Amino acid sequence: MTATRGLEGIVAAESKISSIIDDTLTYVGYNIDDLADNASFEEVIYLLWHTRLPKADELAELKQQLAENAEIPQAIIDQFKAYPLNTVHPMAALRSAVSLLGVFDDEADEMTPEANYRKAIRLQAKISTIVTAFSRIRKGLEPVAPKPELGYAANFLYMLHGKDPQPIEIEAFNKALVLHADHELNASTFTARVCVATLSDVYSGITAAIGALKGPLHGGANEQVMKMLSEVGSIENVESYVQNKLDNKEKIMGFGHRVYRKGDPRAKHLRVMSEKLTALTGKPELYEMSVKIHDMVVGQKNLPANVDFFSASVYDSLGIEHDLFTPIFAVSRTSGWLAHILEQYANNRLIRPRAEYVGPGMQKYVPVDER
Ligand SMILES: CC(=O)SCCNC(=O)CCNC(=O)[C@H](O)C(C)(C)COP(=O)(O)OP(=O)(O)OC[C@H]1O[C@@H](n2cnc3c(N)ncnc32)[C@H](O)[C@@H]1OP(=O)(O)O
Ligand SMILES: O=C([O-])CC(=O)C(=O)O
Repeated sequence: MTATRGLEGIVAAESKISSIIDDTLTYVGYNIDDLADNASFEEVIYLLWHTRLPKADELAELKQQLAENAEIPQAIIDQFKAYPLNTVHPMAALRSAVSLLGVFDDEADEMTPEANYRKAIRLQAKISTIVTAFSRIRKGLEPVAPKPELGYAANFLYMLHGKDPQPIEIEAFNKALVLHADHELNASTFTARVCVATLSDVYSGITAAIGALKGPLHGGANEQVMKMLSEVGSIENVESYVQNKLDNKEKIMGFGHRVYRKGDPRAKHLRVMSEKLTALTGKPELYEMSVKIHDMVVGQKNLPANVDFFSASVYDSLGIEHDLFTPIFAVSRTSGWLAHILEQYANNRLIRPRAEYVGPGMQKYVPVDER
């Protein structure tokens, strides 16, 4: 038995949800470029959960279900108020809140496909409210109730900022949600599938996935990209900052990918949005710095930008706090996690690989006072 480091190249599941072949990403056979330009996030949710696009009445029904289920238990709001709000990371708050949602769902352990689908709706509806409520509570503001007539992307921005978003903001945020929704067997999705393959419940699966997404090698990279842009500060500093990191063999966040080699097809959409939004908000330098960093990393390391790189300046331009970037990734990826969880339940087998043992050979137990 020989271990494959990081399970690279190991095919660990069959899936009908998304595929990455030759650097092309598709959701159920639809090219991500097509979906990014045309689809609403709600259509993508339906696509991932049903493996087909919804008809108009099905889409209307899903939107209504999401709107009707957006409210969160008061206990979560009370918990947030009791947290050490100056120090707690919103991903930790989100992880705990999703776990708590399970405590308050009397169907949590009901394992029929119908009950699991109802939980998927509830989770997708509530996760947006959780993230926005947390952001407001830590600023000493009351959470804003969602407006049922707004779509998912618009509602998120409305609940976050307490005012109606502009059409360009809705377009950018919807695109970001579409682009982040699913990505085959990435670390957090694999985590969710491993968890529920024990026949544990949906809330446990999503809580586990949030924990995996939080790390800076995965979803946490988008916040780190913004930290880097803030540290760089101006276009003049890019060269020395990046060169220093490259010379010291430090990783540049937002670059590289386990699966893509030539490039991440989602990055170009975020790059276009970043250019548009930074110009509109009067911060074009943020985009220009990003491009300069990009050109240096590609030029010297031949490492293309991943989805996290240009999303940072997009979210910053939407007035979003930097530590909410990864929770927003989770809001979108919840749709993919849920699709994979439902797919796992539908054809389940326990996921249990082996380890190559590299420790000492057989040893004889020695009583503690003789060691
Ligand atoms: C949504 C997502 O999760 S997308 C990924 C988000 N994560 C990041 O942006 C963090 C930065 N990137 C990385 O750490 C990596 O590229 C990962 C984690 C995404 C992929 O990791 P792996 O496939 O395991 O590649 P690994 O880390 O082994 O890197 C291979 C080589 O490229 C280098 N490399 C990879 N990414 C980077 C980077 N961002 N900056 C500098 N060098 C890098 C490594 O140092 C390594 O070099 P070496 O062979 O000389 O030691
Ligand atoms: O697929 C991966 O390894 C990382 C990921 O989630 C993504 O790129 O969206």
